[in-house]
Amino acid sequence: MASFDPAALDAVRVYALPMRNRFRGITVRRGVLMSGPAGWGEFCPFEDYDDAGAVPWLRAALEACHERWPEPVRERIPVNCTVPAVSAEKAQQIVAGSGCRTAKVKVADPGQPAADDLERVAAVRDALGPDGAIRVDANAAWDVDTAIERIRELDKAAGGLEYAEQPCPSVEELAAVRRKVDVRIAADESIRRAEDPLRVAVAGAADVAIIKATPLGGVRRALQVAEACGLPCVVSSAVETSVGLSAQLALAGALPELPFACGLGTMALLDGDVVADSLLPEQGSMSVPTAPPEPDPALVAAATPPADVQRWWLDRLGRVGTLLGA
Ligand SMILES: O=C(O)CCC(=O)c1ccccc1C(=O)O
Ligand SMILES: [Mg+2]
Repeated sequence: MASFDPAALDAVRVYALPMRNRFRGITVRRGVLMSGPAGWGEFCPFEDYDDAGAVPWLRAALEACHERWPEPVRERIPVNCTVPAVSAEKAQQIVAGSGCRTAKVKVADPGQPAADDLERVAAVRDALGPDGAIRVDANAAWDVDTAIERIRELDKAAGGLEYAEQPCPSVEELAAVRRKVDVRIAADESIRRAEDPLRVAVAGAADVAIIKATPLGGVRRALQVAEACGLPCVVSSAVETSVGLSAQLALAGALPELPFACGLGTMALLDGDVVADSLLPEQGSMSVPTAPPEPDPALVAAATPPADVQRWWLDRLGRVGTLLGA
């Protein structure tokens, strides 16, 4: 896919769906669905990404439109439930209702006291029982000393953590934290460009790599990234609709090794979908699709935002498409 030709697409539809809880500062998820000869793809870079940063997201969408996914090596993907920075009570409900044996808990939300995080993970342990796995995600909020202190406290409150995801912003900081705590460190935001994971591995910054097909330029590119970094990988969503999520499941299905549950049970975070048969976990796992699902025209119509929002996304798609060809 050397360049972007909108005329080669059969349809282009802008969508907007509310989030059930604020997540990554976002209350409405928006993007563009597009269909080509191989099926439907989704272009949904977060609104704080610039045009250059959105190029891999377009590559991922176009891969789904024009190419079949690689052969999977497994049929089902164990997934975690995702617990936003909600109250302990709500966290317990989310976990208990999810059917998942692994929970990922958001911590270090701006403006929330550390004690809330401890209560939240303790409530999640309560709901999971002793044999479930708990991971936390700080989204790069801490400095090294704070991370060391908080990870130790959270590990205790959770009765053991599987890993701590992106405790600090930089690779150097991750490496420093990793030398000081007994909990595994996972890199997420540190892996956004194809060359990043190698840096993470070389720096000794992480035990686990979080990889995402959507920001890494598609299923094939993400597979190359996984191979290059040589770390155990967890596939995690960017909170796409079921269309974009299907590519993430294809990636999880094709990875040679998959030692941990993936962060793909994220349709529960969105209020609505664009396909009738949403990709949801059943008893803690999800099936690997062979092709992207077809959007349902009535659901797409219901999710269509006002004309000015559509215009903004189509303009963005056009600009990013120009960069792709450059
Ligand atoms: O991994 C999961 O459980 C869900 C996905 C998730 O947390 C996420 C979704 C969108 C953007 C960032 C993140 C993140 O891992 O920080
Ligand atoms: Mg993360």
